[in-house]
Amino acid sequence: MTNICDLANKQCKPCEGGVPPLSMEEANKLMQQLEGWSLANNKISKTFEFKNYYQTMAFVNAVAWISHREDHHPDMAVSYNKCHVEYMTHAINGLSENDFICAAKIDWLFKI
Ligand SMILES: C[C@H](O)[C@H](O)[C@H]1CNC2=NC(N)=NC(=O)C2=N1
Repeated sequence: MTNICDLANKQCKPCEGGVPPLSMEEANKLMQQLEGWSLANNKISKTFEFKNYYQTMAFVNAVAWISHREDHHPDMAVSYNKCHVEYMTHAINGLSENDFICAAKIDWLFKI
């Protein structure tokens, strides 16, 4: 049986293009391992909610730390108590497993 930990325990592989993006079928299969994410326009996204700005920014900084470690970076839109996170793999203008690995890692982060 697969669960969120399978993805969250993987590491991103460097991607500089030259490989095809995931097919819709592959992407939909990986979506089953995530909770609360949406897939649209070749991106996966989720809005995280917090009690206040301090907690929002702590999350943003922790996401930045994971992004640096994994060398894979989301777009984030930050407001007082919300952070909207979008992942896509720019190098291939589509989705790769890296997007799902990072999404699973930050879901884990949100729960701790
Ligand atoms: C070599 C390394 O994997 C690339 O430069 C990374 C850096 N971070 C990245 N982040 C995202 N979201 N997409 C990319 O294609 C990407 N490329």
